[in-house]
Amino acid sequence: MNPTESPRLTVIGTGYLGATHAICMAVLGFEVLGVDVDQRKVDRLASGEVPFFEPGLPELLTKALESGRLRFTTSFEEAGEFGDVHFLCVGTPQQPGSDAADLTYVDAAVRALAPNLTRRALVVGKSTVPVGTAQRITGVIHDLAPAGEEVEVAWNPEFLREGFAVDDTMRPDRLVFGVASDWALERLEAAFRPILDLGTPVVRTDLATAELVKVAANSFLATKISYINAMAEVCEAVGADIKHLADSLALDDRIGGKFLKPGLGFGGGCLPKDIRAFAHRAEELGVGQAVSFLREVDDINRRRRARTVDLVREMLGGISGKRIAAWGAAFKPNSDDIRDAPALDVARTMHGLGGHVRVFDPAALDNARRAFPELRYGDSAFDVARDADVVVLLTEWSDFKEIEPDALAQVVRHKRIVDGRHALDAEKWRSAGWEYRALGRS
Ligand SMILES: NC(=O)C1=CN([C@@H]2O[C@H](COP(=O)(O)OP(=O)(O)OC[C@H]3O[C@@H](n4cnc5c(N)ncnc54)[C@H](O)[C@@H]3O)[C@@H](O)[C@H]2O)C=CC1
Ligand SMILES: O=C(O)[C@H]1O[C@H](OP(=O)(O)OP(=O)(O)OC[C@H]2O[C@@H](n3ccc(=O)[nH]c3=O)[C@H](O)[C@@H]2O)[C@H](O)[C@@H](O)[C@@H]1O
Repeated sequence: MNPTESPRLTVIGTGYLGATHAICMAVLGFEVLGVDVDQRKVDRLASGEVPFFEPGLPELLTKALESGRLRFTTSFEEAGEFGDVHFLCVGTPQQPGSDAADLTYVDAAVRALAPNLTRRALVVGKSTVPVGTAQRITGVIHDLAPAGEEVEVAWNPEFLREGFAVDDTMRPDRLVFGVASDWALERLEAAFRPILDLGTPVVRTDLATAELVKVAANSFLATKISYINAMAEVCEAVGADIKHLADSLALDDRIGGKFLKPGLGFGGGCLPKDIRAFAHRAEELGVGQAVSFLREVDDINRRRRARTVDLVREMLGGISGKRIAAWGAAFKPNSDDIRDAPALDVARTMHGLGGHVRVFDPAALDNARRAFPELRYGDSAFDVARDADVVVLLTEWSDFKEIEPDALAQVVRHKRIVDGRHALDAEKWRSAGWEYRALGRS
């Protein structure tokens, strides 16, 4: 096949990243086969159901299935037969009891795919992995694939954000192509042609740099968040105002306001595990000191959760026996993802301290109920706030931000609110007679 011809794509692992990638690529005109070991997930996707909350994605799945260009399977034999370019999108979670990335799923996917690669093909890693993984799996593929060294490996790290996954996939800020040959670059360019045609900037680099770009980007974002939260700790000590401080920094173009929002800190399936895995990998490589600040970034972030519980305790004079409305469960708004969610961490700690905690989230309630059946849940923001001694905003959904203080005052026992995300207008709540508290604001 001519390397510039439009390739047939497989997407191995159809979770948040893989399902989004497969659906968007089919909408952009490619023939795509999604592959997963989870038969239930494959069946749901094939029947037109996106198994997670992502704005805009269900409509695109319908469109892609109707076009006939998107199918799903659990068969690696079919994947090897079908694909010219195979995208690896399986999970790389934190290993239990260690900071290292768990590469079990990457290795299993590679070992299942490779024996079915009987002709020239490109395997493209998109999962976030420790640097050196691409080189290692190249060796495994060359050993196991009938086509041997005709199969090449490339790395194309993914930067999409949950909640904006469609837009980030269709119109990314940049594409990073880690390749070992011109042929691999041409294949990748053919696989991203419609996105490249938008004028999207591309960085061509080697495999190791491409792997590193991803963890470097997430580390930078995490550092920015912990930086502003460290400033919040200092503000708390002197009665200064973190909101005014952050707004002032943001007005400097060199600093910028993005990822400078103080509050409860970062969570999710990526930033926390990625900075830990990066620190761990750097230590293995003998350059742990270079990124030892990431341990501090992690510690600052964890302290935010404890400090939020302290603020509720201070406000109520103790948590045991108090009725607490917890607004939010997802790790951020516009997502139903509860992986390492700061909101649920805080809710569970307050529950453990004897608080009568009731949780509501517009999208993540089912996931939260399944993961933490010991917590109590309600049907709406007002429902959980009924007779509450305090309302604690933990995830800044716009549904919560739009609530009027006077309306909420009708249902609570005491007009106290903790704004864990600096999402509310403090003046408005205070002038409506509420005791409003937020970390880093006097
Ligand atoms: N979720 C996100 O927003 C982003 C995730 N990433 C990275 O992408 C990777 C995937 O993350 P998510 O999609 O969030 O994970 P996920 O857990 O939602 O999805 C992983 C999928 O892989 C499947 N899988 C596991 N073993 C398999 C195998 N041997 N063969 C085929 N499929 C297999 C699972 O059944 C699951 O559907 C991770 O490395 C993550 O760090 C990167 C950028 C954005
Ligand atoms: O590797 C990944 O999976 C992805 O991780 C993050 O995306 P995501 O986890 O979807 O969410 P973000 O919008 O980055 O938010 C992460 C966390 O930081 C928190 N945050 C974000 C910004 C901010 O200013 N303050 C803050 O506390 C959010 O509440 C959330 O808990 C990155 O932004 C993506 O570029 C990357 O692809």
